[in-house]
Amino acid sequence: MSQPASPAVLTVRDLRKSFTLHTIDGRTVTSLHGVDLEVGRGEHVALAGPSGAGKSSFLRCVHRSYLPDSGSIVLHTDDGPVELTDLGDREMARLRGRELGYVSQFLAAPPRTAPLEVVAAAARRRGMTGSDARDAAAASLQRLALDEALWDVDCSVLSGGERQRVNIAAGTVHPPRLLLLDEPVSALDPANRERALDLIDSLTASGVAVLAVFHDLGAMHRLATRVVRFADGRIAQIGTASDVLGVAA
Ligand SMILES: Nc1ncnc2c1ncn2[C@@H]1O[C@H](COP(=O)(O)OP(=O)(O)OP(=O)(O)O)[C@@H](O)[C@H]1O
Repeated sequence: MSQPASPAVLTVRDLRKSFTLHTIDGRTVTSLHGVDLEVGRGEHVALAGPSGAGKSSFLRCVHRSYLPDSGSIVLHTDDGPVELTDLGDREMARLRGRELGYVSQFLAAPPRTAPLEVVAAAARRRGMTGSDARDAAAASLQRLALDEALWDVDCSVLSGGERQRVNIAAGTVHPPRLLLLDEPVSALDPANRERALDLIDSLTASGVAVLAVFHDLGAMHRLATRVVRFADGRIAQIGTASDVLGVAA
């Protein structure tokens, strides 16, 4: 259970990350103390553990929004393995657009951009063109039940739950090889949460590798093929959802 059963999409070795707090006498906080993890094709690996355990730091290092101190992060692409820690910023941005979906709790849309355009732009970064990208974006927003009347309004007028659905649509349109999820459904009502979890589940079934943080135990029980429990910046346990989280209520 500590290794994926399918070919690796992501291999992380001895990942270390610390922060220097310049405003507090240069104190150092270490969030990852040498983490090893492999995620396979069609696997949904859920990261569990208490607040401050290092889950988001791990996701952000894989996305390279945090630069790790040391260690190796390899994405296995069709063109062979790519060491993400060695990539220049431009190559990383290109690879991120094509191969990595990242959905956080918050939508980061450029000013005066509409939902359909945000999602179509994500589809274009993944290689779709013209009307195909727009059609895929429309299908994604429809699947997440975002009211069509909102597709061309400025994202800044959307509610928290509407923004999260745009974010999920952008992260999953023309699905990437690896999908990183950091609390993606925290603002959704039950019906929309179900739709989003169904979508994520269907992506795993189609071969997308998913690495996710959900504080919601129900989502982990439903979606995770493996659960990795972090504690104090280290992996403390790896197993099925029932092994690691206990039996679902
Ligand atoms: N940008 C940052 N600057 C300084 N310290 C940080 C930063 N990001 C994370 N940390 C610290 O690293 C440690 C791990 O944080 P991280 O956000 O990875 O935990 P987490 O398990 O995702 O927690 P939560 O469940 O509350 O989101 C914490 O002590 C946190 O304060």
